[in-house]
Amino acid sequence: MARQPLIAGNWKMNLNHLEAIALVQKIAFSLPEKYFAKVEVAVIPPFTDIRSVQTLIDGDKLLLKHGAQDVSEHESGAYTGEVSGPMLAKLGCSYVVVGHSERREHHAETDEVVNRKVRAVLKHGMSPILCVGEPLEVREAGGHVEHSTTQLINALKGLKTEQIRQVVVAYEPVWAIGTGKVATAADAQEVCAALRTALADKYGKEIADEVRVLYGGSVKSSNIGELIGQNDVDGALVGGASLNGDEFTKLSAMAAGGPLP
Ligand SMILES: O=C[C@H](O)COP(=O)(O)O
Repeated sequence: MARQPLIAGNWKMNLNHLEAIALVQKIAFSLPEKYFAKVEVAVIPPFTDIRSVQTLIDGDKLLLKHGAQDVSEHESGAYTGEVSGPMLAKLGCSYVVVGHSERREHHAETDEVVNRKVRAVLKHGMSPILCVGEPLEVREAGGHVEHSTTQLINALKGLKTEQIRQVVVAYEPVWAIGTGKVATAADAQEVCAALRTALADKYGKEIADEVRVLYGGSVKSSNIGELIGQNDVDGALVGGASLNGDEFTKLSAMAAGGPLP
């Protein structure tokens, strides 16, 4: 079965709810509906924007999907500041980013925490966008494939084979995030293919062939074409370029095979 490309815009800690509405309107206005048959496009705003984005998408029956940038590993209770899986599911989230390198770095998230968050997302019928990827020193030492596949397998521990189908994997080399240093298409393909092979070894080829593997790290309209042209790259997790409506629209259209709107 052909995998539908996914372009997910991770806004990180940018845009208040009014700015979020303006950006979603801009994307919806600029990207003709026919593109959505070829590419799935999702916005991943901060928690405070999700209700506004959901209302707009549902109210105007937009074909855009939306998601969240993180989730608590807990269901409810005395966890000040946390947001749970049931809360995100109630807000119509399709996707939840889990294990982003910024959370691993600034919030000390281990593979074990990431694993519990992946389970929390799946339990409530959403898809995790599970981020893996190596820092610069690991890449320079040639350990990037092993590092990324180990993070992947650790994060999926204990899941049922059927649940793996719902997972989206994002390969994000840390050295390429927000730096303008995009991995070459061949670099991205090498690791994305290795991640798929690791899934096939553990869960079988049929499952591995269904799982979408994205690339993330300085993706723009100028490089998405080459990246998505790789056999095992099924889309992108886009940071900075997702904050610009024109650029994100262009990038999404290119992932759909164009022509540009
Ligand atoms: O989640 C998105 C990634 O961290 C990539 O961010 P970037 O496109 O700004 O490099």
